Amino acid sequence: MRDTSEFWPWFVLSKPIPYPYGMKSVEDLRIQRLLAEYDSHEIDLAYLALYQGAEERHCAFASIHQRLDVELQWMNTKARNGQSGHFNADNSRSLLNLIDEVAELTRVFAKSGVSVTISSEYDRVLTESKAWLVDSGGSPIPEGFTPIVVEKYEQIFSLDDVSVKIKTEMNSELKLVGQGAFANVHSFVDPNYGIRVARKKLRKGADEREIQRFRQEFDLLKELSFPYILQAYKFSEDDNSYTMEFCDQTLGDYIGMNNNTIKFHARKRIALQFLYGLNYLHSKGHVHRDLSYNNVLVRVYDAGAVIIKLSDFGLVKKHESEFTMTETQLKGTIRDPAVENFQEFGKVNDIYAVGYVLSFIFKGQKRVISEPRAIGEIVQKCAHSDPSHRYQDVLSIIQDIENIEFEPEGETA
Ligand SMILES: Nc1ncnc2c1ncn2[C@@H]1O[C@H](COP(=O)(O)OP(=O)(O)OP(=O)(O)O)[C@@H](O)[C@H]1O
Repeated sequence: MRDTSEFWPWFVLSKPIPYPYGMKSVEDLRIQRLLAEYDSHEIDLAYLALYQGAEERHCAFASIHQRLDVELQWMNTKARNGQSGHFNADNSRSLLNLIDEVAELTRVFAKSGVSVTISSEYDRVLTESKAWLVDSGGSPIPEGFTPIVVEKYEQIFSLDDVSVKIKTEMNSELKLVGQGAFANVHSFVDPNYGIRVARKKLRKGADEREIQRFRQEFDLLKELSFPYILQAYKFSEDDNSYTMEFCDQTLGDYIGMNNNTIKFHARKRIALQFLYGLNYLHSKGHVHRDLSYNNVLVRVYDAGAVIIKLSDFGLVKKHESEFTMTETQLKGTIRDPAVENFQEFGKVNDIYAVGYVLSFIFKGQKRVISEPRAIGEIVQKCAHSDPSHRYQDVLSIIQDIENIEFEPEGETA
């Protein structure tokens, strides 16, 4: 091996550098093609050594770096110590081409999610020299432009990721976790992260309107961002399904299974989380229209900690919803007798169902409890047959629940 501390003359390497990855995407092929152009370049071993860690890309970076140094070193001799000078025609053209090469390399790498950074001194020189370089008859080096610090011993290019590639070709086993009127819900482990996610898929044979409603359900969930509202991830047009965060149980199952052991303060926290979620939904101008024990989901953590997630937004009425124009038929699990026309459903009608859900959370009862204590009064006010006697907004219920200090366990399921 030759002494690499010596700058000239070059040592020529012949090097078909292998491309080690199973590159597939258009972006990868583009990079591959661009890098292949550098395989035939004559590159000094000293420059190649600088970029050895950069896999198959090292020829491209080493070649550009080396040729830049030739031009910049020459520029230093043509305009010594900051004097103005004349940069020869060939060198001007060569430097202009190098500037284009750097720009092209940067663009192609960026498309593949990799950002190419050039050292600040080289960046300065290339950026500023574009202002005075001309491609015929030589260029005037302006006064004060030199001396340029020519870097022969350190990389001037570095790479950083600007995005990640997500593997999509792995299969994961589906487990059925729930069935609704329109859709089946499965869970699976996302192989990229090892995290269980849920997938809701519209049943086969759904008509255009149902598909549109399903899409609207996803769009709405996606638009909402709140700890007590189920988070949606991605819609697949191919099979009308979408992924979302996975919850361990419905509120119905959770309370049903643990009713004898859940303490009052844990019930109060669950109730408040449910109400915070609903209050957020209302604050966005939407009404849920299908609040029930099965449309409130529970994420269960260690030591009995739980987080409530409001779900099933299939019947949500958005402020500006087109669907409500023709929708008059009554739907939903817990039906407010005061609603005659589903189209006119408002916040106060959601509050009717809140009475039932709160009864269930505090007492495990799927009816409005009648006992006169604080919880009883709150749920009866929510589910009052006359909407004008109900709470008119969720915040007022939150306030009353927050004020209950302790209520001994009464009726249980
Ligand atoms: N993210 C989730 N994680 C775990 N289970 C879920 C999830 N989403 C839904 N489920 C389960 O699937 C069931 C049906 O889901 P969902 O209520 O969203 O479907 P639907 O067809 O819209 O139902 P509905 O008949 O109430 O309109 C739920 O009751 C619940 O048991």
